[in-house]
Amino acid sequence: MKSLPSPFILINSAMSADGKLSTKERKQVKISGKADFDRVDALRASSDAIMVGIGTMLSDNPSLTVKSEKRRKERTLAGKDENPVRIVADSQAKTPVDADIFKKGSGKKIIVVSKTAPSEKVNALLKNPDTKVIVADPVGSGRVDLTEMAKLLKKEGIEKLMVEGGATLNEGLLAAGLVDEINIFIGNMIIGGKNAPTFADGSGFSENNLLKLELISFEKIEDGILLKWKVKND
Ligand SMILES: NC(=O)c1ccc[n+]([C@@H]2O[C@H](COP(=O)([O-])OP(=O)(O)OC[C@H]3O[C@@H](n4cnc5c(N)ncnc54)[C@H](O)[C@@H]3O)[C@@H](O)[C@H]2O)c1
Ligand SMILES: Nc1nc(=O)c(N)c(NC[C@H](O)[C@H](O)[C@H](O)COP(=O)(O)O)[nH]1
Repeated sequence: MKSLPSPFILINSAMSADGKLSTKERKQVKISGKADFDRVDALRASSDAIMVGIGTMLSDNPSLTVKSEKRRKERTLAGKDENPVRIVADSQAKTPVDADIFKKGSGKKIIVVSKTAPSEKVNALLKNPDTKVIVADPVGSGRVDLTEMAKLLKKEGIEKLMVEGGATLNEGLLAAGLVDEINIFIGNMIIGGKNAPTFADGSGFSENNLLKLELISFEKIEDGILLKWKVKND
């Protein structure tokens, strides 16, 4: 069973037919087409928060906003902020103070750091409006403890958390038994390269404790396929 308390956590990723999230230079590539990006936008709009790891923040500088004006309006009509809370798992507070999450769209931002994050970097981030820094590192390991983070995010009122990568954060959350559902769009290209990030990097699972999934659905979208999986955390 998944350890509680935690939000419902869904990882959404797009990967090439050979399982890569981006190129060996860690350059973002459009794997999804228009229809899949629109599905992702709807998923963002239905979530309380969207999270990326610092690797993705530094390589892609994502804005993590809801793109459709109609969906933003629907959120505000329901009494929510236009955008879900935008969260970065960032052990050493390396998120640039002028990152697009601070410049584009309104709504709250949370940077999750470890106890050893440099205080001058933390203070600089806190100068951005609507920004909170949360320390999730109970034993002072210098790395965000993802289970503690989930607990603290639940306390912040986040019930549904959508994670948009990258490879290291995906694996960390899966290994901690925190992920409830995975949505993977497989696009019609090969990226290749042994150093190109895959859906789950990190240290990986061993033969006798592979993480098992249950297929919820499959759907052809444009020239790719969307797979929805439930994670069996028991
Ligand atoms: N195709 C897609 O759907 C998609 C989505 C997101 C990112 N990407 C790609 O993924 C790549 C980035 O992936 P990545 O693996 O370099 O970075 P990442 O985004 O997974 O961030 C990894 C970092 O998160 C931080 N983190 C903090 N605590 C952690 C913990 N306990 N466990 C794991 N991580 C923790 C660490 O500092 C770690 O280095 C980029 O190339 C990006 O373009 C692709
Ligand atoms: N669904 C999806 N399909 C892709 O083909 C692709 N490359 C990503 N990549 C995810 C990554 O985190 C991106 O950086 C954010 O999707 C950018 O988000 P913004 O548009 O800036 O809000 N995601």
